[in-house]
Amino acid sequence: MSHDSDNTTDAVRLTAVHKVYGKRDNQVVALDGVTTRFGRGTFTAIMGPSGSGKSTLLQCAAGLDQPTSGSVLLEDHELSELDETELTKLRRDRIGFVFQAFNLLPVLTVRQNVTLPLRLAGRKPARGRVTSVLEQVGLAERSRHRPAELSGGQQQRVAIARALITEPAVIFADEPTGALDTGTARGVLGLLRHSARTAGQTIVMVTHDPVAASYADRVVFLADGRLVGELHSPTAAAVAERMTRLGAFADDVPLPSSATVAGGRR
Ligand SMILES: Nc1ncnc2c1ncn2[C@@H]1O[C@H](COP(=O)(O)OP(=O)(O)OP(=O)(O)O)[C@@H](O)[C@H]1O
Repeated sequence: MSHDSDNTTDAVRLTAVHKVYGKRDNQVVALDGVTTRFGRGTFTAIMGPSGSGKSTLLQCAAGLDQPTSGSVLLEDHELSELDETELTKLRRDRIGFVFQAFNLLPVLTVRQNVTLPLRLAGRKPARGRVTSVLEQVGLAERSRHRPAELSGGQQQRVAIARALITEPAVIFADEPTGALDTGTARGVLGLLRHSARTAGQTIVMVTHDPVAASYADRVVFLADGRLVGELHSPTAAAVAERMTRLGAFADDVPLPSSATVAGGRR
């Protein structure tokens, strides 16, 4: 692995990323030239109206989907240059995922679900480490339970523990609190912020919720596949105001005139 000196503060860097879905007469431009970076140990929220390309951005940054053009650098690895085996290894070793659907295996206990990524990588889970991660997410008492015996918030915390166990450099989260009540959501967001602050992990989170976004160090706003602004040390009110201006919260607010309609749903 090469370490260019000017890359060392970036965990992920996207340059001119385009993503076009579909064929000729049925094309949807989901990402229209996105350039941004996610610094190591930072917590970034990605926001924008429905269909603006948030999930596509996350999928491309995480190497789960391939941009049509442009570059994604994850810890100095140019993702387009990796073959499927190398990409799988990078995702397994360096990336954690937290999605709204928790994707827990119902037949496994909490502890077994959490240690699964390690076992898939052929690594032996250190006993103390598993317990400490379960304690961190407040589920040490539930380690022998199965997912069906837990609440939605507890299941999401298992999914976060599973993402943390491999100590990934970057955690990508898509609406991680979408299914949770306010109090549980706060716990989950606090946990994500804590892992950025203390473990130096880089968190990139898609959300619709200005309060969730206010836990991040930075919010980047997308509209029609383009970055249209960002806020640092955001407050929920400032985020909500920006989202309203982007037309995300009201159908009668027009899109900014600079935004091109990328086609597809709206
Ligand atoms: N597999 C696909 N095939 C065709 N078009 C797609 C595909 N995935 C996404 N799109 C389109 O790309 C655009 C961006 O979608 P994306 O899911 O990234 O938006 P989003 O901002 O995450 O939306 P939401 O907030 O509604 O989840 C949309 O117009 C969507 O319809």
